[in-house]
Amino acid sequence: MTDGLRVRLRVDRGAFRLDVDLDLPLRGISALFGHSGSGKTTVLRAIAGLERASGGVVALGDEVWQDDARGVFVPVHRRAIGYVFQEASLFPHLSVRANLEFGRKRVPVHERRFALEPVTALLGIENLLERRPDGLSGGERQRVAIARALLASPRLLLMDEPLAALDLRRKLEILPYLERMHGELAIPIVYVSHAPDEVARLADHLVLLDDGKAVASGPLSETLARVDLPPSFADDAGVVLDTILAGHEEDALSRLEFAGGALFVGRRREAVGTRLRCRIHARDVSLALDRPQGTSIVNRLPAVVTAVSATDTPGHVLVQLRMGESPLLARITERSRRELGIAPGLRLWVQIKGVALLN
Ligand SMILES: Nc1ncnc2c1ncn2[C@@H]1O[C@H](COP(=O)(O)OP(=O)(O)OP(=O)(O)O)[C@@H](O)[C@H]1O
Repeated sequence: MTDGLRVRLRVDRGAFRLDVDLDLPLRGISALFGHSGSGKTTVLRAIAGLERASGGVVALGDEVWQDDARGVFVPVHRRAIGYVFQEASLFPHLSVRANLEFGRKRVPVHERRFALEPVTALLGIENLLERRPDGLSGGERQRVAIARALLASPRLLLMDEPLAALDLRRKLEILPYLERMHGELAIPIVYVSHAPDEVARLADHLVLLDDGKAVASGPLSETLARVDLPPSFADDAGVVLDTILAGHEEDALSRLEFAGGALFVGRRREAVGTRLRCRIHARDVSLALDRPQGTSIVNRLPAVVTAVSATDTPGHVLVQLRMGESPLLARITERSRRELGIAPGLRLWVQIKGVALLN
């Protein structure tokens, strides 16, 4: 067995075949990312037991929900799962409080994992309890739906594009609550999305699905830094770095430290010590053999080349590097690669033109 969430599934729908074998961590958010029709929802539904895969295995640690070789299939209502869909499906005739109590009351008292007050505080819905769902905004409704799923005391939370039906403003409003859940709840979350920014911001573990196959599965930062992914994933290549806000400089810059160096960004409002996640696009990284002098680019760091691969764009290559323990990708021309003699093992300097803060 496994210490994680084991998901071995085969679904054959004629034109579409899903065949995945995943071992996901029991902590944090695992994102299933892929294009429309790649099979994300099918995986989620099979984990929940809503879809019957053949020869399947679904186990959360030592709790086995499906093992076809042993004739085990636990029905959906017996799996301790919370499911959040794109559209919140709340009971319109009940108040928010009654909607929340509905799921909670069905769980025996000794099996309840969360109490009403901390969950409503976590999702910022304390003031909505007496309201009816039809009077709420889309973002508020979705926060209530997440709270309701949590109050049913799941051991696993499945979220299928929970932000996809919201406009950008509502999305930005709800993301901090998802981040808080991630920080404060000891419950694994499998999160389906086809929005790269959402994944970069929230995920700890990333599964890339392509036409029913998992083409990559691993820690977010390592997986994004791979140079052997299908071209459709390499278009917008870039890495995510977890940093700590280490200080504010006199010239309106803030210093972010990460495992491998420090970066400077425009002054941040957060307190020193805050964790900030940032994304660095491969197209924003250039390479130099010597320490760059006479350049306006502030972020210059030493790095070592670990791999080079072709991209879908003729004349361009993707260079994988390491700055200390942290990975980085650079997209450069084949001509520059040749002129600079860039190959695995070469020590050089990177110049980072743009750092996008995700918080
Ligand atoms: N009930 C069904 N019967 C037959 N085919 C289905 C059924 N549900 C989904 N499919 C097909 O299975 C494939 C995978 O669908 P799935 O919904 O899992 O993809 P997805 O990655 O979640 O896509 P999206 O991002 O558009 O929701 C698609 O080709 C879809 O048309």
